[in-house]
Amino acid sequence: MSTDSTPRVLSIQSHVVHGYVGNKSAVFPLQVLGFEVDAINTVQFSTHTGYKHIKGTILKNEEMAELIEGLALNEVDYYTHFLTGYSRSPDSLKQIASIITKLKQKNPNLIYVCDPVMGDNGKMYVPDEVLPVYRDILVPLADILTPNQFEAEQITGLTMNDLDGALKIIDALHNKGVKTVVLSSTDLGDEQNMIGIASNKDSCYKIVIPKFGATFTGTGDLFAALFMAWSHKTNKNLKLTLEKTIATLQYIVKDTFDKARGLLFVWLLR
Ligand SMILES: Nc1ncnc2c1ncn2[C@@H]1O[C@H](COP(=O)(O)OP(=O)(O)O)[C@@H](O)[C@H]1O
Ligand SMILES: Cc1ncc(COP(=O)(O)O)c(CN)c1O
Repeated sequence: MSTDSTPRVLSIQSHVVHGYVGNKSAVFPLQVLGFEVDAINTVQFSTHTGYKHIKGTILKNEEMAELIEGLALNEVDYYTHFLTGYSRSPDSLKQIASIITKLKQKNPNLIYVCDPVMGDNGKMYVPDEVLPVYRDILVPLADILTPNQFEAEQITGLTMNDLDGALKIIDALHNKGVKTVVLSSTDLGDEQNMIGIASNKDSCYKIVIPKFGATFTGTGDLFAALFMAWSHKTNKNLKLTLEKTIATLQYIVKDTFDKARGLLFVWLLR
């Protein structure tokens, strides 16, 4: 068992060769913020699934079991945090539930951060069969849940047309047993802004996020990782955690946006 105070996370998410989603989005920022990160890749794809050609491999349940067994046999499976994201298979999500049980035996105070990665803007980008596994098995185990609007609506079966609707969805997720619910982005703002909301049993905060005129992939994965890290670093101060998470994200998103604009400008000059 570890005795130092370094936060240690097991992160089970996707890996892509090109670009930044899943573990490629989460691991480095977590390391910069002081976490020791162990990563298991649910898939290894060339690119994220928004590309025309999806090539690569999906981790099989036996392979995941073997990796977990190796960690246990070598007694390096003490974690303060457990973070899960993109996974395509309902079976592997069920397996994640049993991994939580094992990790909690090693550390009963383990914090489980569940990013129920399923889709965005009205569309699923994983098979529909993962929804009931999140809804009925993983969500009730989550200490922190970080859905976007679409995912929160799918899990609860409710629609979010206004702030009141968002609060009803948040309550429904708390009623499933989730301690902290964070809506990473909602359409409740206007043309210029999106709205994020974080809630625990004591308080609920809303944050206005200025929108850049582009679509980003991997920001949801980054959001979940940053929220977990800032929650730890601020001693679970919900307001500060939300502010710090968005400030860090805005810095990265703005930089990416400016670079893309810069590239377009250079291209136009040629
Ligand atoms: N177009 C955008 N402009 C500014 N920030 C964005 C934009 N898209 C995403 N973000 C940032 O990324 C965070 C997560 O985005 P979200 O769309 O919820 O993730 P995903 O849908 O990929 O799960 C938002 O809270 C916001 O801070
Ligand atoms: C392989 C993979 N991993 C993760 C994601 C999740 O990305 P986001 O953070 O934008 O939700 C995607 C999005 N299609 C993906 O294709």
